[in-house]
Amino acid sequence: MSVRVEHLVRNAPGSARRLLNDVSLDVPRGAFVALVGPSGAGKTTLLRAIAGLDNFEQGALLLDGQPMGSMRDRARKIGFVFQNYALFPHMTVAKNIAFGLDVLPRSERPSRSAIAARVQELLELMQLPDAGASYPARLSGGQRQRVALARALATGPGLLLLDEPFGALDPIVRRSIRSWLKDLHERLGLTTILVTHDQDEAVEIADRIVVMQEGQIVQDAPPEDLNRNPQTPFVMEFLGESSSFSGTVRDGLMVPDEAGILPFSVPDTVPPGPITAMARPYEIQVYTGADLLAAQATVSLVAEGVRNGYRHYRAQLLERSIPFCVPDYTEGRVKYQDSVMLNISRARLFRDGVLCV
Ligand SMILES: Nc1ncnc2c1ncn2[C@@H]1O[C@H](COP(=O)(O)OP(=O)(O)OP(=O)(O)O)[C@@H](O)[C@H]1O
Repeated sequence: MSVRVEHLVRNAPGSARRLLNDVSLDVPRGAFVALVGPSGAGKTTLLRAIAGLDNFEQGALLLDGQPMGSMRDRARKIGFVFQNYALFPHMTVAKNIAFGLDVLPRSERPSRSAIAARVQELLELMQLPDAGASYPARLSGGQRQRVALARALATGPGLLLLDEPFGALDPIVRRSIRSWLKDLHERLGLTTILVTHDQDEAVEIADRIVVMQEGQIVQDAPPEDLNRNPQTPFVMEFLGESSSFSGTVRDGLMVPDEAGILPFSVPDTVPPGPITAMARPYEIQVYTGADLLAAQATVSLVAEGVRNGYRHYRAQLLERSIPFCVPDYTEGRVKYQDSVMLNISRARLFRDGVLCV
């Protein structure tokens, strides 16, 4: 099922405060989109609007090119899973999964044997083939979320809306459920929209990441584009640790304001003038060349240990410390010493808050 959101505006009930402010989003059939953004950005509000759970003041919402039908129609076509999705504790896993089918009007309800077969099919798909007779209390958190997913999929929806479904799970279970979900999405030909706070999860699982801030979409792009070309400093910061350096572009060089950082060349297309450069820790190195006699600042290094194959450090400048890292396999460690300079090997350049190259 495709989803098209056009200029959606939703105000907080009884007030003029905009929870969604002119949001447009196009999700083609079969896409896997992650909605990310800080707390309060409007992710859940957007997901609920797409599910038809809340009204909106302006704009349009089209599913498969059509305005939304009745609530009952939507309930069958859209599967929704929330964080800590409460399964019915007094019902077996099988009954929980069958719920959406059991409550259909008699004329639409499949036969008992067809429902049982569907439940078993979903249990197999969730890799829980023998869990049907168990009660939810007997399952682990990861298993419960898979049952919640099976319940959402029982009526064969074309659209799956997931609001932090793995938020409460431990990181190892979370990682394994992630690849399994991606596989499920592909096998069932679903269109999936996932709200997550976990940037790594979004990058790994989604083919598009939509970044929200204050009720608006600030960028909508494939993960690799987002990292390469974040449209604003906010997106750059939101996607991971970064440092920001103010300076001036002149004669094809970015000359940082701060002592202790080497000037670096910028593309010809960047006009001279004030600029902000942002770089990730792995894009910053220390420079200890012999020509450093002229170094205006001393930089002392504070090692921070190894994470994800990188050895992490902080370099102390005059007024702040800058995180940087080097691959753990590099020969020789960065030495603790004064009189080094920071070398920025790659940076995104922003002028007036917007990416300029
Ligand atoms: N029914 C409501 N009445 C008033 N304000 C609301 C209502 N629902 C949501 N809000 C406000 O709308 C804003 C967006 O909330 P929303 O839950 O969509 O954010 P979110 O991006 O999903 O955040 P989180 O990541 O914390 O879940 C918040 O400031 C929230 O307080």
